[in-house]
Amino acid sequence: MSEVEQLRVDASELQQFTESIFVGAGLNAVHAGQVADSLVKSDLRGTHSHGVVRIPFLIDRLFKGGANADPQIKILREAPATALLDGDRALGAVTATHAMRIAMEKAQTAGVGFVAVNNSDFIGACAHYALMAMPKNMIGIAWTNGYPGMTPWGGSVNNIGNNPIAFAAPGLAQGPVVLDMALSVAAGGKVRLAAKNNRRIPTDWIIDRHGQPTDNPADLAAGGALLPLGYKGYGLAVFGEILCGVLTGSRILSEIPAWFVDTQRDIGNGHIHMAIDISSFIEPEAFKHRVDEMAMMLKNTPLLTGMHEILLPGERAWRVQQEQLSTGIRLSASVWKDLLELADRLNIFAPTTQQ
Ligand SMILES: NC(=O)c1ccc[n+]([C@@H]2O[C@H](COP(=O)([O-])OP(=O)(O)OC[C@H]3O[C@@H](n4cnc5c(N)ncnc54)[C@H](O)[C@@H]3O)[C@@H](O)[C@H]2O)c1
Ligand SMILES: O=C(O)C[C@H](O)C(=O)O
Repeated sequence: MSEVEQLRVDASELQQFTESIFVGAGLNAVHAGQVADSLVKSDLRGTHSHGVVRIPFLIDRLFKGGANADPQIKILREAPATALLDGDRALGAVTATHAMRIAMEKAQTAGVGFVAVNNSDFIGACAHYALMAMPKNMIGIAWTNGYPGMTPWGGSVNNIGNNPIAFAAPGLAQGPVVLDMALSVAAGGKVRLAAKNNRRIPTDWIIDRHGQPTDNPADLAAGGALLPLGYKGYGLAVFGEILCGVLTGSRILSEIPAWFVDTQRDIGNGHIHMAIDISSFIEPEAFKHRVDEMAMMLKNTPLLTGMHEILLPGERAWRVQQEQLSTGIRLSASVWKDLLELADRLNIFAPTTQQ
């Protein structure tokens, strides 16, 4: 999407601005900080489909009652290494941050923590929560089910979430190794962002409402469906429903409303968070050196013609993050325009941007 990202905003100013918007919508400062953190860090890592572009939808959900601005998140069941939380319809970044923290606390004593959440909401980019485990020398995992925008393998209409999963493990030279992926070929947010920026998409991303391949991103909202990442992506999405939906007592498949359309309804999806304490298995420094050794072995693979290097999952995002921390976060003019309108409505001062 780089050619349409025309503006740059300082990362910490964008964080403060985003926090103010959510405080303006009724969240307390801690929760507003958690939501802002998840959105701005996504932009910082280059995942613009799950960054501040989502603010207008989330604010709409708070104002129309789909999400709860003042949640009381409760532990429903608990054992030494596990917990089940009632998310009380909080914005997903609030419940997911809370759940990941409890998972890490449990991993500190039990070696592993597995925390599940029901009665929840859209959590955005899963990497954000998996990455919370890095400073603790733990491996982090986050997985959510969601709105069924994808067709099952062999289907012609949408009927299952693209249920993304993220794994993060600490390394040294190239930053943490982070696999954060939708189980569709591309996230729905990328299709919607392409539509917003008047761009075409590859023909293997979606089918239109007649089940035909298309490069027009507007066909998704007009009754189309995301394509699964093969039958294996579909199979993993089924396990996303089982672990994040069935196991947590949450809604599954078409019981989950389209959160960005039906903003007055609660989403009621679920998610799971895992933390694995590395020192329960191996010394953390030895682990990181071994991860680097593994990376080197992969990077030494002879390249296909036309390819420049072998990357580790999350490596490009790490480089983008280092760059954007100094140069500012790139945002498209259309996304920024929406935020300025919202800031105006809420009487919030917006940071200045650079070209
Ligand atoms: N909350 C939700 O309901 C929801 C649903 C779907 C997706 N999402 C989020 O959408 C975001 C985008 O998902 P996506 O599947 O479109 O991501 P993507 O296809 O851009 O990237 C998927 C993974 O592939 C890795 N990767 C990319 N190029 C690589 C290369 N050349 N070598 C090695 N690894 C490489 C990336 O580091 C990333 O970990 C994610 O943050 C995901 O969590 C959220
Ligand atoms: O946006 C959604 O509904 C789900 C997810 O964030 C996606 O991008 O596919």
